[in-house]
Amino acid sequence: MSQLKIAVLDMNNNLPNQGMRCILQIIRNFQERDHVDLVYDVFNVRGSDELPDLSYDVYISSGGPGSPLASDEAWEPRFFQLIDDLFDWNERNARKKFVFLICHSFQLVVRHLELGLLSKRRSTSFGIFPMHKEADGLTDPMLKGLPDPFYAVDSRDYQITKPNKSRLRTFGASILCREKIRPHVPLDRAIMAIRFSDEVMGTQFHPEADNQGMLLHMQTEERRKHIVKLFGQRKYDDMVDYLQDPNKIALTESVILPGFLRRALRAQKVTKPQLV
Ligand SMILES: NC(=O)CC[C@H](N)C(=O)O
Repeated sequence: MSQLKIAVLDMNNNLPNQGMRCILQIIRNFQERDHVDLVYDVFNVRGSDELPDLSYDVYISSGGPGSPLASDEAWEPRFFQLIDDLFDWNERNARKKFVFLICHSFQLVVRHLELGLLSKRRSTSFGIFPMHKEADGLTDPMLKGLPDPFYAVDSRDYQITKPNKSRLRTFGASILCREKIRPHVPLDRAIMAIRFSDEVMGTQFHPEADNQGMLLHMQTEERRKHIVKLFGQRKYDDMVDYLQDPNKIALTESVILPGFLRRALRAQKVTKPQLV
């Protein structure tokens, strides 16, 4: 079995974050626990205009701060070109490339492919929330092993709503889950995960988030005040409790990205070039 090559696209624009530590930890755990021969490289996409070429087997593109709306930054067309090239590669080659898009990256790609409406929310969403599976999400391998609803970390100012059904159909993409049902709020429920193809998927929430990082975040005065103001002290205390519950964030963290990496590895094994 040849080495599995993983590209990690850091979309944090040089700002401090928990996401990169979590993504790299999941990759290292996969390497150690599953005894996988792998290498990974990190690309500082927004901060240094670095992008990987097509020599990797797996691409994980992180979340990040700021606006995902169209910009004139140099990395942006290069990032979309890479995404187009990866889809194109998968159309034409037996050995597929696997792609996972997190939060900011997910928003960018949904905008690029015109699969839904990207807009700014009325207020920031930050906390641990239930994710409700759609029909396609009930059977999808990405969410297999998670209950309905399952819990995940959300941290964003933007959202994807109004799925473009005909584009989704043409593309062969499906919506896997949406944000919580709010019977008294007359707002669209945001799309929280999409399968773009057998190999390409993305989430609006943070599947990499771990209890440690989230606890650090939640305990900053600004975050605590934000959650208490929006949802009340009780909800804040519930969220802190979720961080000690193995069936909430820790479960999501242990199922989605590790499962994605395992499926990517399995696919490479099946299509490995035969030595004669
Ligand atoms: N955590 C993220 O990746 C956030 C994505 C985007 N910057 C937003 O605010 O919606």
